[in-house]
Amino acid sequence: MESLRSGETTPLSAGVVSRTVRLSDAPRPRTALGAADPPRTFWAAPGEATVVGSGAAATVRADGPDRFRSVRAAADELFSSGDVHAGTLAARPRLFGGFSFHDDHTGREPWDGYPGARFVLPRRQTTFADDEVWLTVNAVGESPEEVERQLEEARETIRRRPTSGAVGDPPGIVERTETTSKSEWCEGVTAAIERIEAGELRKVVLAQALRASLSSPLSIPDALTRLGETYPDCYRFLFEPDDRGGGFFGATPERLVDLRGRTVETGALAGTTGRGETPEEDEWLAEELLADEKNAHEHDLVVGAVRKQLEPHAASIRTGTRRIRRLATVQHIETPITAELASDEHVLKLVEALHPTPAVGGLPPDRALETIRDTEPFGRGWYAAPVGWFDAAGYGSFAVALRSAVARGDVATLFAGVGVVADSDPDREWDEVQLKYRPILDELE
Ligand SMILES: C=C(O[C@H]1C=CC=C(C(=O)O)[C@@H]1O)C(=O)O
Repeated sequence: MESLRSGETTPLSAGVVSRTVRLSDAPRPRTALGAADPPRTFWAAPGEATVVGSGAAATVRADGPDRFRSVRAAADELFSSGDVHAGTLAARPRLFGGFSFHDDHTGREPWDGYPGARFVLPRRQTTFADDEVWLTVNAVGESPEEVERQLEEARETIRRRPTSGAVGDPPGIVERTETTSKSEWCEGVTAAIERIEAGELRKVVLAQALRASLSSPLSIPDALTRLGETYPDCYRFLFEPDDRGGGFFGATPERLVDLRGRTVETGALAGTTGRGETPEEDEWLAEELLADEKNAHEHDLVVGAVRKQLEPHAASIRTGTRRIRRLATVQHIETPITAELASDEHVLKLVEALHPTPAVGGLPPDRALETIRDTEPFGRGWYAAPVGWFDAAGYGSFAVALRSAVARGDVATLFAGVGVVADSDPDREWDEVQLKYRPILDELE
């Protein structure tokens, strides 16, 4: 048997068996996702192939502080041998999933069904890359003939499937419940500022959750389609728990890390303002954001921490020019950071080193995490944690799961947070949280 890392084919039945065909009568991602079996997977990222996963040929789960290493060990075993005809690099076997924010994540409501880490090798996968669409069937320990038969069957099903109709309207919200009242929020932010002034902390990111009861169940394929139109430069994702329906989805602007060969792409995204009514007002707000000392400090702490976390692994690190990242609802300060690794590394090593960046945790990390646990009355679950994919070579792409919600039936729980530094004003930070709910709220109401 041959290692999957070679990317080539072996004739023997091995661990992972994967067969791919190019589709001529190609479905759209929304149609493929609507027809997919649970657990469904969706991944669309700037400059990457869009992938829709249906079911699981293999699932890797882990919990606790060692979850990054445990996932890697299980994946190494899964990928140690294989019989793969991928047809195109984009359709090679990949594991898609994510991690919990906290090491001691418990999976309490609404996170039941989400362990500390969970990655899926989709059973059937539709890959949209470079104007072509590929259908893959993955299996573990099955004969290549059986997998080829299933691929033919899946292709026939797609050929006969009607295309889905127009994207539906958002379901509407009948009731909202905030986990944190405005006065509790102001108390929490004020207490955090006192810890910063006492020299115990430099920055902490505090978040809120919003439970929305919907007038009908949310169509996540429709929501992701609309998010793709409004936030084309964001990472859009969906990860479902096994057999429970619903899912964790979102459209996040924040890349955690991308690794190809020894080249690492990451960055800092922190510091926020709103959008203007006119292009002139947008420009004015952007300039004010870049010139604002509080936001510059909040951002600098992230740039410094990301560089420091990369240093032990890197032969060189380059910090790009600070710029404005303009999204439909907010504007952020963004600094791209690239690095060349000193030796080959698995992307999960970098994910573990970088998570949580001070854009979602704080500084120093331990005290920030303690402050988050003491202050937030809800479980972060997978919010603000790494989500993405990796392959047999250890390359991969991960985003930070912001602008996101867990939806199940007619209930969705949204999450949003803000960086708190010494000059923060609790009222303004409250308003910023409301702005960061907007991308998902717009899909619901
Ligand atoms: C924590 C969130 O945003 C982070 C990313 C960009 C800007 C941020 C800020 O300006 O506070 C946050 O650090 C969120 O959207 O829930």
